[in-house]
Amino acid sequence: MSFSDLKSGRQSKQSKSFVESITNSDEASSSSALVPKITDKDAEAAQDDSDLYNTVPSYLEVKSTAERGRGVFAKEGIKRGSIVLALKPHIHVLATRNLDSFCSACVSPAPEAGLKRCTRCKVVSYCGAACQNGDWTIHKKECAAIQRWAAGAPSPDVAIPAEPIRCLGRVLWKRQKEGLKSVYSREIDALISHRTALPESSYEHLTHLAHSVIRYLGLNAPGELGAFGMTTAADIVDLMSRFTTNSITLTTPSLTPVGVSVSPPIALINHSCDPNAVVVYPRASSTLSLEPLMQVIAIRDIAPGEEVFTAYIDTTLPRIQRQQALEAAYNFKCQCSLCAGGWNNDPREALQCPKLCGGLCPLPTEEDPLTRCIKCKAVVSSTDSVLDALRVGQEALDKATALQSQVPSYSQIPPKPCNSQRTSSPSSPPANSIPPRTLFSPSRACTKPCYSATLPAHTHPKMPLDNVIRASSASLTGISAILCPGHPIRALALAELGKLLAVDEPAPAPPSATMANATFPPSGAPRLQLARDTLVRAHEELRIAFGEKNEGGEVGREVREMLVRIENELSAWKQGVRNVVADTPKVKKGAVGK
Ligand SMILES: C[S@@+](CC[C@H](N)C(=O)[O-])C[C@H]1O[C@@H](n2cnc3c(N)ncnc32)[C@H](O)[C@@H]1O
Repeated sequence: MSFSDLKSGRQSKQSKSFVESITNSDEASSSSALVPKITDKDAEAAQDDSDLYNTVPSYLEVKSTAERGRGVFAKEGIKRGSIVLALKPHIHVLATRNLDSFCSACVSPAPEAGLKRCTRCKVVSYCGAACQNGDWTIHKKECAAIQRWAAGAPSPDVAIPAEPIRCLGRVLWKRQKEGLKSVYSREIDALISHRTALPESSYEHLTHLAHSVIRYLGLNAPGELGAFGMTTAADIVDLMSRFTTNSITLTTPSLTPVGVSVSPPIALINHSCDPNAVVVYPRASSTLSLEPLMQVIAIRDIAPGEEVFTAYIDTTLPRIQRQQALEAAYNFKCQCSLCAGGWNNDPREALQCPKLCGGLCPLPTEEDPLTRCIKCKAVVSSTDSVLDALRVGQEALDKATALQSQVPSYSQIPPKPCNSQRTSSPSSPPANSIPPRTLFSPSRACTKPCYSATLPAHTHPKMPLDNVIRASSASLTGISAILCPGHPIRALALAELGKLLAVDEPAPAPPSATMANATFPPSGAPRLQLARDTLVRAHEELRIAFGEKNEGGEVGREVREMLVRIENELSAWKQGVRNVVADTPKVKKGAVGK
C-alpha cells in the first residue's frame, strides 16, 4: 500500500489489533487520541517561524487566504515555461516495486551494468558509489531497520516495509539528526494536518500503521518516541496526516510515478483544477548532480500578485469526480474557475455535435439520457452506445488505476505489537500506506498502450502500428481539448505520437483497407514529415512543460535528438528525389508518337 491509498481511503479495511492495544494503553482511550492538542512545543514553534521557507525565492511570497489557508503568490510576473521553484525534496522514497529499478538516492533508472545493491539490507540500490556514500548518513539507520524488519517478518514476501513506513522512518531519523528545533524539523511540523477531519473508519488503520512505524524504528513502546520529538502513537498519526495532505508523487521525467516526495515549501502551493503551474522532475543535464530535483514550472503566464496553483488530482476527470477526490483526500470543496458554476461547456463532460456544427452536447446520464447540441440543437440519437462507452471507459480506467497503484502482497504485513502482551489479529489490514498526489490517470490509461507500441510494429504482440498511431492520435485530440498547450501530459502525448509516426513503417496496407485507414496515418515521406511536424510541436510544448531552462528536460532532449535524425532522413530523401528527377531523360517536344 502507498500514500495514495491513504489519500483515496483504500486503507479503511477492518482491523482490531491496534485499536484494542491502544485502548488498553494509557495513551489513548478513544478516537479523541487523534485530536491534536496544542502543546507548549507547538505554541513555541508557532511564535517563531520567520526563518522558515527561506528557500522560496524573493519573487514569490507566502500569504494566507481565508478560503485556502497559506498559499504561494507571484510578486513579479512569471513567463510560462519558467521555473517557479526548484528544490530538493525534504524526503523522497521509492515505492517498493521500484527499489530494484531506480537508484534510491538520485532516482536515475538502473544503468546497463545494473544498480549496486546495499550488501547489508539487500533492499536499497544505488547507481554508484557517490549516491551510496551520500545516502549513508540516513541509510545506516534505515539499513538496520530494514534488516530488523525482515528478521521479524513471518515470510519472505512480507520482508520489505512499504513506502509510507520507509518514508516516515527517514523523516524521523533526519529530524533526529537535524535537531527538533531545526528549520528542517519545523518546516515538517508546519505542514497542514487534517487529522481532526479524518473519517473514523480510518483511525484503526492509521493507528495500526503508526505502530508499524514504531516497530520499524526499533522502539518497544510509543513512550520511546521522545527522541523524535513525539510522545504518542497519535503524534505519528498526525505526521501521517501531514504527509497524506502534503506529499507529492515522485515521477520519472516522463511522468511515470515511482515513489513519493515531500517538500514543505512546494506543499504550500494550493490547488486549482485549471492550474497555472505543474510539479515535475525534468532531469535537465545541468541538474543531474542535484537529482531528484522537484521543479514547479509555470505552464501559463503568471501575473504579479497572482496565486500560483498546481493540480493535486487528475484534472481530466469530470467535475463531480474531481470534487469527490479533493474532498476525500484534501478535505476541501474546490471553488476554482472550472468547479464553480455548472457545466460551463466543459469538454470533459460533453460530446461533439452529431452534425459537427462545432457545438457541444452535455454528456447523457442514465437518469437523463436525452441530450442535444447547445448550438444547433441537434439531438444525439445514440445515447445508449454513449452510455455503454462511458461504462466501458470507466471500467478500463479503474483497472488501469488499480494496476498502477498495485502493490504486491508484501504490504500485507501483520502488525506486531510494541508491547509483547498485545496480540495481532490475523485479519489485520495492510500495515503500510501514504498517497502522493497523482496527476494523470485517465490520460495515462489512454497513452499507456502507445508506450509499448514504440517498439517496431512487427514486435508488438497485439496491435498493428497504424492502429496504435490512430489510438494515440485520438487520445491526443481528447487531451488537447482539455489541457492547455504546454501541459506536461499534452506535451508527452504529442511526443509519443511523433515517436510512433517515426517508427519504421510496416508493409504497406493491403488494398482492402478502409478509406479511414488509408488516409491516416499517411505513408512514406508524408508520414515522416508528419512525424517531424508533430515532434516540433511536442518539443515546443515540452520546453514549456518541463522548463525552457531545462530544454524541456530529459524528454525534450530526446525529442530534439530524434528531430535531428528525422531532418537528416528527410533531406536525404528530398535529395534522392532531386537526383531521380535530374537523371530522368527529358522527352523532346513533339517526339511523342514518332
Ligand atoms: C498541500 S496543502 C496547501 C497549503 C495549505 N493551504 C497550507 O496552509 O499549508 C493542501 C491543503 O490546502 C488547502 N487547499 C489547497 N487548495 C485549496 C483550494 N483550492 N481551496 C480550498 N482549500 C485548499 C486544503 O486544506 C488542502 O488540504
